[in-house]
Amino acid sequence: MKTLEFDVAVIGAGSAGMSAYRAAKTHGKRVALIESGPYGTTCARVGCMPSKLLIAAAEAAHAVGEAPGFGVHAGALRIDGKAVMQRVRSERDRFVGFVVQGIEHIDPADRLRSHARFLAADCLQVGEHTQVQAQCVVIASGSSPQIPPELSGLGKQLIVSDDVFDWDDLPASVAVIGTGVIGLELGQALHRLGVRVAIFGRKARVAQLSDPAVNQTAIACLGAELDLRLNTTIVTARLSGAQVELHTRSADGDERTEHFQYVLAATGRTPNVRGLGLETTGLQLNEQGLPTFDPSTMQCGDSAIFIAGDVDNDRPLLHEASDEGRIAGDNAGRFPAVAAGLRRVPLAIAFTDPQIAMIGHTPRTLKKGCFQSGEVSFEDQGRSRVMRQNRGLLRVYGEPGSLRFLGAEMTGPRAEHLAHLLAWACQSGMTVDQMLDMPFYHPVVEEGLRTALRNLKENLLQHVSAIEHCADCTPGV
Ligand SMILES: Cc1cc2nc3c(=O)[nH]c(=O)nc-3n(C[C@H](O)[C@H](O)[C@H](O)COP(=O)(O)OP(=O)(O)OC[C@H]3O[C@@H](n4cnc5c(N)ncnc54)[C@H](O)[C@@H]3O)c2cc1C
Ligand SMILES: NC(=O)c1ccc[n+]([C@@H]2O[C@H](COP(=O)([O-])OP(=O)(O)OC[C@H]3O[C@@H](n4cnc5c(N)ncnc54)[C@H](O)[C@@H]3O)[C@@H](O)[C@H]2O)c1
Repeated sequence: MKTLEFDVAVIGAGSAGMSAYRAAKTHGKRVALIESGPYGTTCARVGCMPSKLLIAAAEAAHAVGEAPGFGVHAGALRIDGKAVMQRVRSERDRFVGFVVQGIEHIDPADRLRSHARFLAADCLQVGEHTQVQAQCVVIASGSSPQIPPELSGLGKQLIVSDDVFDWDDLPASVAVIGTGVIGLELGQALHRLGVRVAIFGRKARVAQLSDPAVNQTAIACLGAELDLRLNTTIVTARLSGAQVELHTRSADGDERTEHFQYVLAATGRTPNVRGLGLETTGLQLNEQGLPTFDPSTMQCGDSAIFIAGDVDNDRPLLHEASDEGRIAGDNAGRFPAVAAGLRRVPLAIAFTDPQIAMIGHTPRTLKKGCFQSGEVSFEDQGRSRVMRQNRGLLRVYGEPGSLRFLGAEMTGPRAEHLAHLLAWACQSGMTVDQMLDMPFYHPVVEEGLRTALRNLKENLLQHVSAIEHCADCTPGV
């Protein structure tokens, strides 16, 4: 057995782990970056980038279908599935290549290629033949798709999002299970690329929206295009030749048996803590086996162990993984002088059409009675109508008394850009008045935001005496 000594060991060379490695290195420390799988990160290999590449192809196909609405006729639509998947894979490989190049610039002595597990809080078994002693450890082991038991036994016809990006052609049909972001993004993209898609949700909620009105609007918009089966459970799923026979039951008792080429489990992701030996660390673990941690320092209890990225199950998004990795790595490098790092206002965007976004505090985190809302429907919004994208709803939330802007949920055109504006306003602590003092060009979708803010202001002023200040509504972490 070989024993190596480091100041900091980072488990996982994904976005969080690489960020942690770089931050710890700035303190002049000896840092190990341990990776058991292929280099390239989930984001570039099987996450953000290939999914957006598939969506880009789907948008191109959709634009052809929409063109006649403008009096423009492009002829019959033909989708070359092999060419679509070829571009997805080759552009994906290009993105992965840049990440791998970055890894190759790291000192080979710092890079260990094997599975890591704790033997004690300061000792890792790495593969069969190496032990790593480290004063501090950063856990950045990511997450994996979770498969519900009712879908087991489907062999190769059961797929997860990773599998989609290795296809060399588009399939005939896919049943998507789950109406979270992955199910909706991939389900809509495949549908637009000519695949027969049905999307099944146990509840009547999409993309984790918490505002009932925005959720209903998103369901109406997506349901107008997609075969969206909400409040539906999978009774049985079994192989039938090269197909899957899916037996489903809706809340009103409607039972259906259908056949699909693939079943895509988009039913959430589980933190990669199995086999990590966390029980040997003395850390306090929650019911999911995850260590409790401080999101401002990423420190687990008062230990020398830090956690970052999807594995902590807090905000499983790329920019959060990078931020958390940087904070964790910085604190591991400066340990024991641990300090709070910058956490940004929460921001999540689903790249569906219409897009869906959540910014800052939403009804999920706001106390009833502690906030007022304002809204705009995009149905009659000028620029949205010009573009034939006049679908959706934006709801903004503010604090009575202070008139502080707290957050928003929306589905609608250009949501990714509106969401950034709103997140920046929220993080700057702006009031609704200050936001309304900002320039609004004409004709732009942002004029819809102005309408929502004016509506919010009216509602806040009507309820000015209701509440002076609510401490629980502080935006940010
Ligand atoms: C289909 C899909 C689309 C997405 N789209 C977006 C998007 O548009 N925008 C966005 O913000 N986010 C998106 N995400 C989420 C984003 O990809 C993740 O939040 C981010 O990649 C997480 O980074 P990470 O470093 O925590 O994990 P990872 O990049 O998965 O890194 C973890 C690494 O740890 C390694 N590892 C695990 N266990 C061990 C061990 N015991 N020893 C050694 N190594 C180990 C793994 O092999 C892996 O390389 C998407 C995710 C998916 C799946
Ligand atoms: N655009 C983006 O930023 C983006 C894109 C893709 C993924 N992601 C990240 O990846 C994470 C994982 O995405 P996800 O969509 O897999 O997870 P999710 O948690 O967002 O959604 C999972 C869905 O599956 C449903 N579900 C769970 N078990 C089920 C079962 N047995 N039967 C039917 N439905 C079931 C849940 O009710 C939920 O609707 C997201 O939380 C997000 O942070 C982000």
